[in-house]
Amino acid sequence: MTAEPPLVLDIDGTLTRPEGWGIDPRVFEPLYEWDAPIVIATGKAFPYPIALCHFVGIPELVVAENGGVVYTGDDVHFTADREAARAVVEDYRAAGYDLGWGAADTVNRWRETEIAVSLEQPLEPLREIAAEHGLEVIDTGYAYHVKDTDPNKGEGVVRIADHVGIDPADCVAVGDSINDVSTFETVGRGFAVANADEAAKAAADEVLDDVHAEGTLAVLERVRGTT
Ligand SMILES: O=C(O)COP(=O)(O)O
Ligand SMILES: [Mg+2]
Repeated sequence: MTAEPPLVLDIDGTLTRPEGWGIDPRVFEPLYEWDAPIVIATGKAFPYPIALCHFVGIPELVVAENGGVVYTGDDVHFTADREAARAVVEDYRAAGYDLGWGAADTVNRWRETEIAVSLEQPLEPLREIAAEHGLEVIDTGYAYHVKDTDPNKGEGVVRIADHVGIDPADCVAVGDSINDVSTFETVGRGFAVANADEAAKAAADEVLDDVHAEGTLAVLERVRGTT
């Protein structure tokens, strides 16, 4: 019997420093020592959460690209098709816009099922073009994501939970944005950090007083040893 509940953690806005970017180094030790599975569920491309698990020193259990890529520790599942997102990029570029990440575009370089656009780029034409291709655009506060409407983080969490033998109802999640709503609807207890957007706050069981990783650290303190 574990003394700690499994965790589902978002990255940007949730494990970040109070300034809003960069992983807060204070999360490394408690995550390394956590004695239950930790799922990193993010909108970022697959290599980012894998690298985070690798450098923290925890097993790789990952939902990436807002649910488009799911890694159970044994198998990688792709639950969305990138072709429509690619077509949106082509049309957006043809209309004179840019994704906004520069030529090397390390934000999308390893992305396999969706596309992320910088918040500095115009949203309305992006939404219109996405809709023409049957896709949606979500704003995480860190990027606009052009994605299939079907996959989401919550479904990815269920797939991983099945595989590793945990019950999503036993999981504690922390998140900050609209892409965490499906996670909150899936797990037993969902916490929104104080910097969370309205959608995340409304879907969470509780809104924390602290921002970013300080909120997450407060949750870890609180739920440690409670299972
Ligand atoms: O990729 C983003 O825009 C946000 O990433 P997150 O889901 O880890 O917060
Ligand atoms: Mg986030």
